[in-house]
Amino acid sequence: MNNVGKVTLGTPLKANAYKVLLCGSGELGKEVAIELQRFGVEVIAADRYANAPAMQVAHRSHVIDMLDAKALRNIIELEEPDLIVPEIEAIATAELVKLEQEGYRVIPSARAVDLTMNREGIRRLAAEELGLSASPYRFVDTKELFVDAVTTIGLPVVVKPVMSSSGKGQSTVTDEGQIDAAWEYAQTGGRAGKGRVIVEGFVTFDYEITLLTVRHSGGVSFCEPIGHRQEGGDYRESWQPQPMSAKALERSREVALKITENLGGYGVYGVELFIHGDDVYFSEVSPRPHDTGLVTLVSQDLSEFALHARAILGLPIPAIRQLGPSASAVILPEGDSSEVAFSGLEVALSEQDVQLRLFGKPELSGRRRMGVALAKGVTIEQAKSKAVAAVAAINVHL
Ligand SMILES: Nc1ncnc2c1ncn2[C@@H]1O[C@H](COP(=O)(O)OP(=O)(O)OP(=O)(O)O)[C@@H](O)[C@H]1O
Ligand SMILES: NCC(=O)N[C@@H]1O[C@H](COP(=O)([O-])[O-])[C@@H](O)[C@H]1O
Ligand SMILES: [Mg+2]
Repeated sequence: MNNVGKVTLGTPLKANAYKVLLCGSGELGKEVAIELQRFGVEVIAADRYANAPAMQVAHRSHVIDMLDAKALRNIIELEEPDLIVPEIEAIATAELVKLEQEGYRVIPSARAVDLTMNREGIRRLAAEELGLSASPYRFVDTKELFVDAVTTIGLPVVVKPVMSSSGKGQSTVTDEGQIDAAWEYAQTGGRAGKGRVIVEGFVTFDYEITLLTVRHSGGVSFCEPIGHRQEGGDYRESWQPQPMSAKALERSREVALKITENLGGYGVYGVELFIHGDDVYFSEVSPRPHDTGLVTLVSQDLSEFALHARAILGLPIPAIRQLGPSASAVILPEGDSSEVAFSGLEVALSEQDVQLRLFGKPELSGRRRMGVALAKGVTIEQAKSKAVAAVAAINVHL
């Protein structure tokens, strides 16, 4: 046996198991769980509902209200994981800060999770402390202050609950008639109920990117930029590599380095940036794999999920190989069902270099991302049309 490395992984379900607790068990956590399983890590999945995607591949799971600090602490003290890996914003992050002080390891760090899970923490850090360019913004708690903020910033504005993701509770106000509805939606559509709202000035951009930035034991690595198209604050298609000017790419990497260096720890960060000419505007950052990064399941030798697993375990990442023009397109049905079924898969998969992921979410209520199509092509455009065509070929039965 050689003693060169510091990382030792035991056998799952044995006393020496290396245990990871996922806080949040959606589609992104499912892929992280699979990558951890490949290293023989014991995976415990937690979320607000039973049979969440990552629970279906984990060794065991817990259904808890992750915003309930006591419930969160209970399962952490019960499981005593080597690593706590947040997967969604809506977690009692202040409790994670305490748990870290008591000796638990939070990925990438409790401070990073606490700051990013709430738009206020990360926006103030990025714009006020680090001086990164971003849209003008205001945080408000009452309808009166909200109307005042919209007037001060000036239309159009983007309105979002401070704790939300995938566009939940988000709307763009282009004329005064939409102000009331935007407030109402922000109060009811977020992941943590009523409360504080951010009003952002609308940034005009040529395109937007996610710059996956990996902090690992050997330093910092960047993935090729991922371009994406959003509708209602939720991503519809993403692709890699997004063509960029050398200057815009260099500036994007500078911004990503600055913000992730401040947040620290090991793991994948998804740095969201708006690009206008050679100018780069910071939007937000996820301290974990990003939904638009689902494309890396086909576009890289090590997907963002494999990179996250390696990084958090303290394993090396000597290179990340980009495999050529690739794209993803989401399967985003709307309706109500607790027994969703999918057909048309033969047609979707009859095209070469197309893959599918169906997440296995147990319920559909409203609009929900249930799967994703992935494709490679000769060009980005071709990859995108193949992914979009695959989604179009799928029938969702409610
Ligand atoms: N100030 C802005 N100006 C222009 N477009 C914006 C602005 N804020 C958000 N958007 C658009 O809405 C999208 C979603 O916004 P944002 O990333 O803040 O929401 P989110 O709910 O955190 O989404 P996710 O969790 O999926 O990243 C952005 O990717 C962008 O397309
Ligand atoms: N943009 C953030 C994002 O994509 N998060 C992913 O969506 C899941 C929640 O999905 P749900 O709302 O369908 O339960 C989260 O658990 C995570 O995997
Ligand atoms: Mg975003």
